[in-house]
Amino acid sequence: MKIFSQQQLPDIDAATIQEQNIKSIDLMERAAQYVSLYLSSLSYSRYVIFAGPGNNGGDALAVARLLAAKEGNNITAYLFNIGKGLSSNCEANRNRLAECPNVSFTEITEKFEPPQLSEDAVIVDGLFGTGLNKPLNGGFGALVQFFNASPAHIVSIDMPSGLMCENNAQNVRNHIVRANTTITLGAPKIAQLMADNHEFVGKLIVADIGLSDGKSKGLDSNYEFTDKEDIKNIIRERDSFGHKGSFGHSLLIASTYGMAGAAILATRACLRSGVGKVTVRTPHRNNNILQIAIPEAVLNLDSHEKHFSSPINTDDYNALAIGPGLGTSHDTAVAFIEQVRRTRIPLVIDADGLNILADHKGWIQQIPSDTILTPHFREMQRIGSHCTDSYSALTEAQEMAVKHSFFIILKGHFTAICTPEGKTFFNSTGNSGMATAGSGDVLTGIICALLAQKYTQTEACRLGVYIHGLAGDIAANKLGETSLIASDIIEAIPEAFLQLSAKDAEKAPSPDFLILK
Ligand SMILES: NC(=O)C1=CN([C@@H]2O[C@H](COP(=O)(O)OP(=O)(O)OC[C@H]3O[C@@H](n4cnc5c(N)ncnc54)[C@H](OP(=O)(O)O)[C@@H]3O)[C@@H](O)[C@H]2O)[C@@H](O)CC1
Ligand SMILES: Nc1ncnc2c1ncn2[C@@H]1O[C@H](COP(=O)(O)OP(=O)(O)O)[C@@H](O)[C@H]1O
Ligand SMILES: [K+]
Repeated sequence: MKIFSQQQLPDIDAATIQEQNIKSIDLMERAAQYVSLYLSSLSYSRYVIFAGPGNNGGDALAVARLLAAKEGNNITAYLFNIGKGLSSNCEANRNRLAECPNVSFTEITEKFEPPQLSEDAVIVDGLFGTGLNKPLNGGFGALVQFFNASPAHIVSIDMPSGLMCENNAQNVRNHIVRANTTITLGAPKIAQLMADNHEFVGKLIVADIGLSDGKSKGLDSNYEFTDKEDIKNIIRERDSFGHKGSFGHSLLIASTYGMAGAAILATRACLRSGVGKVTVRTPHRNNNILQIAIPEAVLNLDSHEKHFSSPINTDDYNALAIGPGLGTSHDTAVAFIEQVRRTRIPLVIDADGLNILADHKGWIQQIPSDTILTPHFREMQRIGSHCTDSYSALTEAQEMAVKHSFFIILKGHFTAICTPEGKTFFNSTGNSGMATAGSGDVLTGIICALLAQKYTQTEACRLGVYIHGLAGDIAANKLGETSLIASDIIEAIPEAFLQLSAKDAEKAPSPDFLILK
């Protein structure tokens, strides 16, 4: 699913209207139908609707009318018409609502007497949506504070009012609605996917209101939201005549002595992700624990007892992942950069590999192009130079990916994959149970396995991140998020692959045919 920028949204609106030969108010009605359907499914009967002067307000007034048509609903609606007037569709919906007998409707042109809001009410926030052009202040700022202080349940239409679609660094956080749920229209907006806006967005629901994909107007976007269909198009069937050589050989360089778990988790995840063979280079003293823990892995022991100290030739391997539990000692850092500099196979750098780069920022120039880096927010702050919030971390990751030709996987709730071409793919799977030690090592192992099977970097990142999150979701469904540990994600990888590659078994057309296998 493509995600369009704030500037592009009116064009998508226009394309939809043209392609489907409808009026813009019909599209508004469609949006309102989805929102009212959702609201009716909640166990509340009192709805207090707040409409602004633009089309977000128009949506809200249409929602008020649709809710009022259902028996037993107690509807109060306020329209704030205190500035330069209403948008034409907002005005049309005001007129339609004014004819509705069972709604208590007030148009505010000057003074507003706030109603009593108790916890049995739903505030429907239709003040501002994607047309917000500066932070809220004055009366609207105060109104938002009134919402946020009330015990009522808040549902925002399209955007929590006050939140800008993309960059909120200069916003006034006290003047942004803190919704319990946001029903966004068509596709998510970038700001809704940023961790530090979760407190405003609440639960995010996307209503598919049948918007155009922009093709007819030649509109393209650098942002995409990866869903199951995209992944099904990436995932390949296994060659039934394949042998372990044809499924690739992954090399993992991981773990100091005392951090063997990182290597174990990454290796197990790698083995569960379809690769033919995995070799782990690790310090001598990790020998016994790794041999016992993962009999399927081949070990390549570093001569140093306790840490990675010397690089190896990678000619016999198809992909390398380096960094989990690696340590950052001087000796290891020197071996790391030598290893990375001489590597010509697809490469993933994670965890302490990123910390080494943070300690030696000049080395970033020496990383081969097409390398995959997997920082979480803090690691991005360390390897970057100016990120202070989620959005600036995203833009810095995007700039770095383009400048150095890297693939940067910025990990989080909606993990973002930034490519050298300037594209960003947001992931749609995963849960907070995955915020547990070792979960990142699992992701690294999965991606290394996919690269060794000759998935391109873009495919390996998208598929790997999706499978990792899906495995986390499957594990959380069985065990709950609270108790989830990284090993549970690995246990669920097979089920994740099964769900994605499940094809209808081919049926013989008649008993005269025998399908061998
Ligand atoms: N995309 C779609 O497909 C569909 C979109 N739809 C809906 O349309 C919504 C977008 O509508 P929109 O463009 O009319 O903008 P909206 O958010 O109502 O605000 C504009 C008004 O706010 C004002 N204003 C702005 N900032 C302000 C501030 N800081 N403080 C005070 N005022 C401020 C601004 O005034 P101005 O600054 O321009 O004078 C103008 O009056 C979208 O979110 C969705 O709900 C659906 O109906 C159908 C499908
Ligand atoms: N709240 C969350 N929702 C979805 N995914 C999450 C959440 N928290 C963490 N994850 C995922 O779990 C992984 C954690 O990786 P990382 O922070 O590197 O862990 P570690 O260093 O402990 O191995 C990332 O892939 C991240 O996207
Ligand atoms: K809103």
